[in-house]
Amino acid sequence: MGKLFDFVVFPLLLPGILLWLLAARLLSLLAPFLVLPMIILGRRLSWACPFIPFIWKQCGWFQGTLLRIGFEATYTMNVCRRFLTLPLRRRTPDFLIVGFAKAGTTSMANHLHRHPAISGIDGLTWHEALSKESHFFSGALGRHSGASSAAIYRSYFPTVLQRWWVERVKRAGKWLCFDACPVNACLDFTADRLAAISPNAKLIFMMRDPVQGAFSAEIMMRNLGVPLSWSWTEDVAAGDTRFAESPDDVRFWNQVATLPPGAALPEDLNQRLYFSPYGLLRCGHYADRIAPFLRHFKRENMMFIDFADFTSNTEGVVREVLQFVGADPSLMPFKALPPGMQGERRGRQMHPSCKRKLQQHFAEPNQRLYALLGRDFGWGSDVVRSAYVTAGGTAALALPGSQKAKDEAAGHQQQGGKEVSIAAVAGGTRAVPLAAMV
Ligand SMILES: Nc1ncnc2c1ncn2[C@@H]1O[C@H](COP(=O)(O)OS(=O)(=O)O)[C@@H](OP(=O)(O)O)[C@H]1O
Repeated sequence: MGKLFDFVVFPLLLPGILLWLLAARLLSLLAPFLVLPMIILGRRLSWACPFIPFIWKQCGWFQGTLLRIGFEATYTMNVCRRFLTLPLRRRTPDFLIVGFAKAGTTSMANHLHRHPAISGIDGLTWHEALSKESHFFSGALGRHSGASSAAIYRSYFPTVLQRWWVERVKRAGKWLCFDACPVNACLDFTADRLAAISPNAKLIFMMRDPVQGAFSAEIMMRNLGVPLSWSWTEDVAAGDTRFAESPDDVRFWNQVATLPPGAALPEDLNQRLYFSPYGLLRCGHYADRIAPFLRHFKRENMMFIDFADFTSNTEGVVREVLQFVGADPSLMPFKALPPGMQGERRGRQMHPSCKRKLQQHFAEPNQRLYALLGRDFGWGSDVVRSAYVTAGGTAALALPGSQKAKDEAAGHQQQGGKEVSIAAVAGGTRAVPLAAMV
């Protein structure tokens, strides 16, 4: 915007804009009393985030009803106010944290929100997720809502008043807004739709060892009261359906990947995404999930962050992100924050056999990620696919492909050892009891 506009025209328009915003705020307060908007919007939000109804349930009818009314009333007011002021909302996000769930995206968003030039989703905040994640592409405004309309996406972000305030009053540099909805990267059609709306947006991918991510996702669902029919805490059984990829799954997700812009989202999209083990596992195939974005966005507009780097050097990584998105890092004094969305384990642990199976499952997709990004995240480095077991029941493990492994294999074979499928706990050679193997 030109200086003339900002210093002359905008101040002249300011009283009208303030009145408009005030009127919209007051009108939106009435929206929940109309009940119907609340029912329509509440149902749509629960469709996009199908775990929400379980949260009410586990709170009991009284507390659950209050919680539900509070959450849905806040959401309804936000949506109504956004639409009443849509012409004042000119911005789609400058950058997005598009993935991946359970990889520290909430913590990262909380740090970025502290920067004076950066805004998240606009509206009253009942829960931190309301200012972090739009769920626009996953259908929070309905699966027929045309989750590919730039105008509707703009409604989520603050108005021209915020831009003027940040740039001309606070003088905090260029105003930036962002969406941190980490399911976007798991929905392959998002890349195409987002590119049509914001082709120059910067994209941040936070990535965590997918084994840990999968367990964290289960813990979140269970703590929210979702009665999952499977668990990573259970032993691996023969013909284990948790790891099965059915032809129906493949057909469904292929269809999702090629969903034309504007097409309605499949009825069972979010159920499959959040509740099915296959939906979770495929989200952890990071290379495959990143590929559609690489087709639509420039590589230099994409940043990849390892969760381990983020947690061990939070300040450094946040500053790198600020630099990457074009915000001045010196304007944000760093403050340590509690981890966002931390999942209480309550004594639950991944079953060792299941953990090994998950490590094996992700070993190949991880290697493809390393090749794609030219960077070894080291997540599967402790996984070997086979070991030579002595008659005494111990296995000498070595990193696959090493000379040591070859020598040991030859030695064990000579002694009558046999090859078994196994994931080891560490690199190098270590004896592991046979009972601990899969
Ligand atoms: N600073 C720091 N240190 C250690 N761990 C951290 C940190 N920030 C986030 N976390 C962990 O990240 C997990 C939540 O990730 P997300 O915010 O992306 O979750 S969500 O997808 O938005 O639900 C969640 O992991 P689990 O506790 O294993 O479930 C958080 O504890």
